[in-house]
Amino acid sequence: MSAAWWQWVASTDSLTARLVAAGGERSFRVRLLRQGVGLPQPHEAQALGMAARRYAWQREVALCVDEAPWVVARSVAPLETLRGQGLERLGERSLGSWLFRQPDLVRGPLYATRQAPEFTYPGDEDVTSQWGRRSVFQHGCKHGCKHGGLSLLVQEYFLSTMADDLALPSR
Ligand SMILES: C=C(O[C@@H]1C=C(C(=O)O)C=C[C@H]1O)C(=O)O
Repeated sequence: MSAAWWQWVASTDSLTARLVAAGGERSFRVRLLRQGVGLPQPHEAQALGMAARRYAWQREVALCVDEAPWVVARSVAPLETLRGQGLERLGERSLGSWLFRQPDLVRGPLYATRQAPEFTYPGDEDVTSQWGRRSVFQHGCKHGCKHGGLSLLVQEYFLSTMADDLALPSR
């Protein structure tokens, strides 16, 4: 991975905040693509340590700068860890800005991938993913997570639009 991409892919603070900063004067917005309850992919259930065929809350968004998707993201959380968080009412507010306000937030290791997202997004015939990454966030784990606490798998894909607009190398 080039040093320029490493700055993005290996960052552990809020990606939303980084995109807002990188966009400068340009407008930033979260575009909600899909949100609801369903069965996670097997690799997602495994990353979350969920039993097979348990339902999860799923959310797919495009993080847009001047309306162009720069990053697309899919987040998955086991339904039983969501109680009372109100995440389903986030709408087009960034999940990241909520998440990084949680005082006891723990972020698991980041895994990078060259695989493309498995979900559709606006412009996906022309716009490709340069790098993807995933990590699991946890919060509210005061008792070693035995008594609930949120687990959230966040998968983010950095698109060629972002590479073009920021003059980043292809990989
Ligand atoms: C995890 C973050 O939140 C971002 C916002 C998301 C959303 O609103 O659904 C999803 C993934 C992230 O790209 C972040 O800002 O780092």
